[in-house]
Parts: sequence; structure tokens; C-alpha cells
Amino acid sequence: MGYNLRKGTRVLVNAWAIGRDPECWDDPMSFKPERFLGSKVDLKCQHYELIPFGTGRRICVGLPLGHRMMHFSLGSLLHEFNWELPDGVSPKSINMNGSMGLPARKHESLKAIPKKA
Ligand code: HEM
Repeated sequence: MGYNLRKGTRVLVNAWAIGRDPECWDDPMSFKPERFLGSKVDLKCQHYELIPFGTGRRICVGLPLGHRMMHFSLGSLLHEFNWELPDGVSPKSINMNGSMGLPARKHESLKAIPKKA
């Protein structure tokens, strides 16, 4: 590979496409968090197929905090509440389409109702 770029060219890395590249991932369109169990792929700059925090010299300086906070926040929300979907919404009917852009957002906001456990 190899590309010639003019000095000053702005390059945007399409992490969304890399995360869904069948050359990098088995069954890339399926949500399978268990694919990382026992996997050597990590977030720390060595594996360019997984770059939610960027990579290289400008990698996110908040990676250690963000990584810990994700586990802590999600764990707290799951521990403290029982979660339901609004009336008439089933897991299969949730629209998982995203809107393109920087960053990529869900096209329709996810609605879930916390009930004190
Ligand atoms: C899950 C949480 C987070 C994600 C997914 C995330 C993601 C990113 C990404 C993709 C970049 C661009 C890296 C690049 O250009 O290659 C970045 C940069 C940056 N992030 Fe985060 N970030 C998160 C949390 C945080 C937190 C908690 C902080 C600060 C406390 C933070 C501070 C920064 C800073 C200062 C930069 C700029 C680094 C630079 O340009 O040298 N981030 N982040």
C-alpha cells in the first residue's frame, strides 16, 4: 500500500468501517462482545482494527479514565435498576440504524426506562 498526500491534507480515519471489515472480524455485523474473550486485540495502540480511542501519538489521553468509567457506569446502571423498553417496543423492533458523521450517532435515540430494583 502507500499513498502520496499533499502537505496539510486532512485525513479522517473511518473507524466505523474498520470495525466492520470482514478481513479483520468474523461475522462483523453481529454484536458479539464475547469475541474479545481470550482475544489478544486490545485498545492500546497495537491493533489497528480496534481504535475507539484513536491511535499513535494523538491517541486519547483519557483512555485509562474512559475505559474504567465505561465499566463502572454501565455496571452501576445495570446493578441499580431493572430496565424495560417502552410499551410496544421489543428488542427486535429497535431501529439500530446509525446516522453518518463525526461522531456516528444512532438515527433514533434509544429509550429505556429504569425501575428502582
Ligand atoms: C469512552 C470514552 C472516550 C472515547 C471513546 C474517546 C475517544 C477519543 C478519540 C477517538 C480521540 C482522537 C484520537 C486520535 O486523534 O487518534 C480522543 C482524543 C482525546 N481525548 Fe478522548 N475519548 C474518551 C474519553 C476521554 C476522557 C475521559 C478524556 C479526558 C478526561 C479524554 C480526553 C481526550 C483528549 C484531551 C484528546 C486529544 C488528544 C490529542 O489530540 O493529543 N477522552 N478521544
